[in-house]
Amino acid sequence: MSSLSSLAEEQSHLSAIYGRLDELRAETRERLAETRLRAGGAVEGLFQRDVAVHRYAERLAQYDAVEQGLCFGRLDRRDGERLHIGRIGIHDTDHPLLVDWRAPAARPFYVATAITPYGVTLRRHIRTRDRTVVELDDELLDLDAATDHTLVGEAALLSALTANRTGRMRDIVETIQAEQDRVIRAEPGGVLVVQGGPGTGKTAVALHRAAYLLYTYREQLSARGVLIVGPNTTFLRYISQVLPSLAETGVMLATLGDLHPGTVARRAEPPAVAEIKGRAAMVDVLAAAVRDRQRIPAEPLEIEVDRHVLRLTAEDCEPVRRRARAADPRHNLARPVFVAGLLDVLAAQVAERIGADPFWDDPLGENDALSSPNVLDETDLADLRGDLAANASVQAAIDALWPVLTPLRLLTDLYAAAAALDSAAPLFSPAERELLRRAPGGGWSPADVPLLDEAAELLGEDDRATRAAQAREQSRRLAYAQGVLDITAGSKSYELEDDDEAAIPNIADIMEADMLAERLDEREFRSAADRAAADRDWVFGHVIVDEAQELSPMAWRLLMRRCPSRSMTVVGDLAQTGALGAPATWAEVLAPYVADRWRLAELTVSYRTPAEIMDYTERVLATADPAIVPPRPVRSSGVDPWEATGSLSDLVARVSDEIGSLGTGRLAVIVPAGLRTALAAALPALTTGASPDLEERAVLLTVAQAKGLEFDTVVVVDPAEILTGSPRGANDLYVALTRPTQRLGVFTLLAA
Ligand SMILES: Nc1ncnc2c1ncn2[C@@H]1O[C@H](COP(=O)(O)OP(=O)(O)OP(=O)(O)O)[C@@H](O)[C@H]1O
Repeated sequence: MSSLSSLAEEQSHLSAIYGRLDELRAETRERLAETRLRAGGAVEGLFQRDVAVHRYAERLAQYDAVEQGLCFGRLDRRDGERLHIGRIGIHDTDHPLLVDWRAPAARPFYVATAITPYGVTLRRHIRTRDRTVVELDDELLDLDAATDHTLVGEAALLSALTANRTGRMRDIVETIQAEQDRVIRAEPGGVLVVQGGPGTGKTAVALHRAAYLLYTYREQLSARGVLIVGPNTTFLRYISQVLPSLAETGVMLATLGDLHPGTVARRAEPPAVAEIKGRAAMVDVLAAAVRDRQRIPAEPLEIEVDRHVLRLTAEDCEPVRRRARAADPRHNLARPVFVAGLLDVLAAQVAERIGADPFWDDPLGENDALSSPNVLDETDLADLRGDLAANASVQAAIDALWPVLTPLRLLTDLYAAAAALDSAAPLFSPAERELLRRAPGGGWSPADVPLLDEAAELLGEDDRATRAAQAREQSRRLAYAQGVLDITAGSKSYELEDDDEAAIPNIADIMEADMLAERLDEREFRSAADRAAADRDWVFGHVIVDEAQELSPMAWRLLMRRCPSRSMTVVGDLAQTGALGAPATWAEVLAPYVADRWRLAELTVSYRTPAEIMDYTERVLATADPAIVPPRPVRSSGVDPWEATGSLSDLVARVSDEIGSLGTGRLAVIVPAGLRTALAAALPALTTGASPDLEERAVLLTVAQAKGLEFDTVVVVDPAEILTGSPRGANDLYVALTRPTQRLGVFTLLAA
């Protein structure tokens, strides 16, 4: 119970914090308006103005983002100091009003116990609504009051866990638990695997870790950005509010299908096809497909040039191809070597015809020793090669033997022809090769993306023209920057009177021309995340992979290329994978990239699912797969799951009863993939589709779509079909049964 005096005391402090937030907002808004109005005659002025405008606008957005629940805790220290903990740090003129939850000083709020109090005597959870304190929850951290409770801020936690769902994940910054805090604040170096059962907070922890890393290692990470990979767009939308509510924007959220810039991978395909595409053996298949495009003519290839026929034989081409392959393993980068070699061969044939010296070995001729078999010199030959290179028939012949390839073209051609697949994938069975076959067009699937990326590596890009253009652009920018510095050498600095940023000095004081040129390059002020999204070669500062158990070996190769530093957080649950060919252990996944140099953290408590549902799940799965051991639930709801069997109309009635008693919460009906269309017709009140809007009250999902999500009430249809419908049916059923936060119903449909 919160005493009135404590409430009043906290209210007064809270009002002071919000008062300061309002001041900061007003100051920032004013400066933003002022800066926007600044004419900035010289280019330097414009540049500085743009930088300042961007920074102020970003800060304003951050202040708005933390308006709700700004302050949520207090720590009283043994030394008499009192700290308030909140979403961001806020200072008064001389002392901190609010400490950022990520600061080291805030850590005891999440991990202090009576036994290890970290110098703290009292931890207070402060519940607020808008700007009013509504409830306090105190924990005395002294040994006399010690209980065996391991939960931190139990009342606040339980209230968060039983609140109705909204279709959007919320942050857990007010109630992070100690085992989660350890993961969130772990060092960023190396690969950290976070393994935990359903509802243990893996996704929540992954998102808070991103916010923590960006706060603590901002220098290193803001330039390169943090990538979070999730399983599908519905899931990304579900988690999309969490980081903005923590005032963090430097993170790129993406599915695997988004990671090949320029390619939209939304095509659906059967799991068996995706499984083949995900195999590590596809590396060899693609390499073979590339080599198959470096051809030698089986019969002499005739090329008509100026009404004369030139001939390319296998013997001519073989050494040229060998030299090109040795020059560069990447197809497009080796091509110039192949082209040059072929032009030599053809030029020699032309020279033979037009330049032969009829007298060179005439025994009666003079100066035989100085004569040569051909009267053409090196310059003539170079001209000849130039003419041949410009000739359309020669170009067509070169393209037939060694075409310029893009990843899209390579893959399209490979899938399109049975012969191409037979040759490139001899170790796959005919049935497997047939599964890969498809006609050109129709778009790309997520499983194609790692293959396109791999192909891009194998092909390389002959970017000499682009690089020359870039060099020209860079010198133009340098000249421009030098001009800026010359103009401003005499101009004086002006101050922005920003408390934490002092003044922006005269640009010439702090920058060389090349540095300024680089900055000007980023005039759009795109964040690292935005720039990364457009660049296939982008290397991230840290990569977080959620639902990592679903990724194929080919997908891992792609992600590792995006993160050569191997600063990664890998989050998942091997027991929840529905993917065919999924790994049995994390060691199996990671060994090719980091051997055994990775760390494991385990989350053991389920926050989502109440004890009644966990017990039911354990009983159902005990026979199907005894290896699955659900995590320990943190609470019970007093409501047992229900089971029913009946007709389609019985199911419709049951679902509408559940919707009726839902209140403001959310409901999902989870069905075997084969039943979705039929049930969508029978249950028109439910939202469904490839990427359904989870903010709707009731949705219809397949198990694959439900992965990572949660709802107040869940009705699972035809569990037996889910169990037997796929090789990993037990895992699928485990996922389905562990989605609810309150109520579970399990309905078996009788055949019509
Ligand atoms: N410390 C916490 N305080 C409040 N809520 C929490 C806490 N930890 C987890 N939760 C809540 O528990 C639910 C499950 O969390 P989350 O989705 O991150 O689990 P998960 O391990 O990723 O589950 P799954 O394996 O099923 O995807 C979410 O609603 C999350 O907000």
